Amino acid sequence: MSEIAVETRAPALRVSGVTHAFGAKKALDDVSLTAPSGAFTALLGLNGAGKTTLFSLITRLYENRSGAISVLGHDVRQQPTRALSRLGVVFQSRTLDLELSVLQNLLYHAALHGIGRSEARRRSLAVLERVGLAARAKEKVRALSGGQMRRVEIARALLHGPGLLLLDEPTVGLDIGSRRAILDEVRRLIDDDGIGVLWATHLVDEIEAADRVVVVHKGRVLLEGRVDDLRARGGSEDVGTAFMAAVAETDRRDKAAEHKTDTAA
Ligand SMILES: Nc1ncnc2c1ncn2[C@@H]1O[C@H](COP(=O)(O)OP(=O)(O)OP(=O)(O)O)[C@@H](O)[C@H]1O
Repeated sequence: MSEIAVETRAPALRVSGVTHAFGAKKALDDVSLTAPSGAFTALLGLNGAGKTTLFSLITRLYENRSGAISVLGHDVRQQPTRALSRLGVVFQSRTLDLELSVLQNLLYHAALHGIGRSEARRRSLAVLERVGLAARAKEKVRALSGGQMRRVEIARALLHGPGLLLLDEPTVGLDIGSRRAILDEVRRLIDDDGIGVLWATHLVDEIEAADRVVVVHKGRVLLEGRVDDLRARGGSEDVGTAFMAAVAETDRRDKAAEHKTDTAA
């Protein structure tokens, strides 16, 4: 099958049966999920649910030893270069060089992707235009607000034209106006370019009715589907109620199972 046919048929991200442990602690337990192209998929989980661990496996910071992960149909273990070339990432912690200008940060990143100097400049200005920061290109990153820095990181993640964008709790520490601006920006990218987005968060108010949501808790996927379908299925008025009900039910079952083991011992 041709490269284009593979990419058109496959979802932006497919994770199948992935388990990952740190010593005896299972951070992910048989996780399967998809993030389709042209859609906003929220990876919703409390602190410690396993969101960052999953991102570390998708980006190959850790190698997945069980199951499979593919980006636009390219398996990250078997075709790492191809898979990673289709992936853009915004990490939870800030990764810009504060002493370089906005443009220099982007040019540096483009060079790492093997993009030539003049093409890198053209692309950098184009992505900055998209996130509304072209006028700030020559300023030091240090002079920007937290929200603007995040938008530069999104611009940087778009430089090589990815088909999947991963964002790990990108609005942490931002005020409500900046949060809204970043969400609008990312949703526009989905509408304009048809990219797939996986947005890790614990904030239910970042999720809209037409979005897809994957609820993770204690390393397990509890719910997956369109927000309005999940609400209808669970009889909940909002995604937050459905989320907390699923979490409470899992904790109750785990406690009951622990109790059974203790009394049997
Ligand atoms: N390097 C590590 N060594 C040991 N345990 C780890 C490591 N990284 C994560 N964990 C554990 O794995 C589990 C999942 O953590 P992870 O950071 O993936 O969750 P998260 O959903 O991203 O949480 P947060 O919202 O707090 O970032 C937690 O119990 C955490 O303590």
